[in-house]
Amino acid sequence: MKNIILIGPMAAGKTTIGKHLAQMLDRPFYDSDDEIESKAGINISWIFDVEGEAGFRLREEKMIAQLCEKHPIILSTGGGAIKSGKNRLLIQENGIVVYLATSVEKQLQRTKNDTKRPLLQNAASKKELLESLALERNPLYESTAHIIIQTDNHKPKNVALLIIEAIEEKFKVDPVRV
Ligand SMILES: Nc1ncnc2c1ncn2[C@@H]1O[C@H](COP(=O)(O)OP(=O)(O)O)[C@@H](O)[C@H]1O
Ligand SMILES: O=C(O)C1=C[C@@H](OP(=O)(O)O)[C@@H](O)[C@H](O)C1
Ligand SMILES: [Mg+2]
Repeated sequence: MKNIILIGPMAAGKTTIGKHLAQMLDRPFYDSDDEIESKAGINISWIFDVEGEAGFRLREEKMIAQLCEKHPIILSTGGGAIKSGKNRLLIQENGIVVYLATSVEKQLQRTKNDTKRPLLQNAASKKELLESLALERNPLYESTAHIIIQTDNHKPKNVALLIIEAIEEKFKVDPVRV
């Protein structure tokens, strides 16, 4: 059985929607950021502070490779996971990749009180940072994904249902069995 792997920018809802999806499909849920933190015993902000983004990306590559060995799971990745060509290939080979798309406006709303995303915390302008990440990364999300879901006008549970419907439609199979 195939994994379902969620990609997309910060605050697209990957972590939240992945949990709903796992519950609906009765599968184990993993979030690569949470797994990195529990394995390291330290949080992502600390990793960025001490090891820089490069150190975090190395840990992320290793964790995604480990998680891709598990089947069948729901895997939520971090927004920058698709920067790595190795990650892109691995997730495409090991699951149905779903891109949760959102707008910078929604990202700003949803991260207004956030303290856990170092890229945002360190930005002089959150809006400019998110816009430049979107320019750089949206083409990668698009080319990596098997399915793209626009999340902006839907509640998280509804997005999970849309994912199930899209899998049924595209693969002509019940997602419980896909
Ligand atoms: N479709 C949505 N509608 C409203 N709020 C959402 C939606 N998706 C996510 N959120 C909220 O946005 C915040 C970030 O969501 P999260 O799941 O952590 O995103 P990601 O893992 O993609 O960074 C959370 O507070 C979450 O409840
Ligand atoms: O976009 C990024 O580069 C990042 C996104 C975060 O995950 P979410 O997308 O779940 O916020 C987390 O992996 C880290 O802060 C870096
Ligand atoms: Mg997340």
